Amino acid sequence: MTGYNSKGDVATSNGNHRNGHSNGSSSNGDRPADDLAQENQTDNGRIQCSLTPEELRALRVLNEDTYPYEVIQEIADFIVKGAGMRPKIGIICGSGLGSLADIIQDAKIFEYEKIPNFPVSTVEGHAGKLVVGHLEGAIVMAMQGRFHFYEGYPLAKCSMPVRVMKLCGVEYLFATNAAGGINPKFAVGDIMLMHDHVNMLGFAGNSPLQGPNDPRFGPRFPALVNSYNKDLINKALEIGKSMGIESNMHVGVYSCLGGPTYETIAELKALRMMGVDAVGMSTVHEVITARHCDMKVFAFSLITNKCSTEYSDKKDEEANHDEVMSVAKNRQKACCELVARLVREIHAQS
Ligand SMILES: O=P(O)(O)O[C@H]1O[C@H](CO)[C@@H](O)[C@H]1O
Ligand SMILES: Nc1nc2[nH]cnc2c(=O)[nH]1
Repeated sequence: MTGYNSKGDVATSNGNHRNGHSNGSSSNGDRPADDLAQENQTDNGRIQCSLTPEELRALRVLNEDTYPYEVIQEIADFIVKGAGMRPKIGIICGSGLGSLADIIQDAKIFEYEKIPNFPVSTVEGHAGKLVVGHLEGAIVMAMQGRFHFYEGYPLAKCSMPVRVMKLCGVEYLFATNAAGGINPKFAVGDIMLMHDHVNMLGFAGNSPLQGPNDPRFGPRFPALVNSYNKDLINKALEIGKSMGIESNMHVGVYSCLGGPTYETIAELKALRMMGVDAVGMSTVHEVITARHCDMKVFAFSLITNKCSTEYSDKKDEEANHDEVMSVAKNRQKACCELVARLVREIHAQS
């Protein structure tokens, strides 16, 4: 296998946020949840809202999409103090890839519910745990469960944990995901190393960096060319070769859509025309946030399903989350080995 160059051809589980608004605004404005709950109880014909005070409170927490530097610092301090160690590499586990965190040794585990000001995971295959410990000699922190836009969280909230990682001391972000393979050369179970992305949510005017910029994190207008670290891509390709999986490894372009629907055939055709190789509903906003605060990024997609651009009546050609999870489970060993060996290389160099 040849090296890679920049031309690269190669709501909550208890149902709290069921009415979540993705843009952080709500018709309820900034009024206290208790007022709203009271109004909820009055039957004056103006508001037909069946949420309990607890649900309303959770809804307000969900909609608080600004995380000031100081709040993120508090979360980071809580983790570093609780773990008794300062991680250098952050890992985000994709759907069904939670086992990437299971290989961490001497692990200190934080449930998201117990981390102050942290969102909660609501998607199957995302356990909702932060794991800090040792991997191949390095101190790492892994998110066993990420946050997606379709869960109702604003993008800034989805990628807030990346800033927590930064303030914990993390220099490298490894973002992993399950994705549909649009490139016809990709097979189910293949791994695509991301060398670029098409930010469809960005095209639609959404960014995790929307709102006032805090220069302590990074600049107002960050550049995104060379977001995906070429040295790490080349190292991963070498590791893939030594694992004997080079024919199942590709380098390509990922696109994040808002979800939670999978794509129509027309959308897939459009994405293919745009040069997209794999499609999912995550990762891009995390990468943007990581690059904004100058982290080195490595990201890969596990291809869990093929996205055919031909119309067909066959049910088994439709994407579904059970299949995504089951393919991820079958390929977890290879994904864990790739991650562990890349961590070892980074650690050996430092
Ligand atoms: O991107 P991750 O979190 O791996 O999950 C992918 O799999 C889910 C759909 O099956 C979506 O959440 C999509 O983004
Ligand atoms: N958007 C999208 N996300 C996925 N995650 C896993 N497979 C897919 C897919 O086909 N489309």
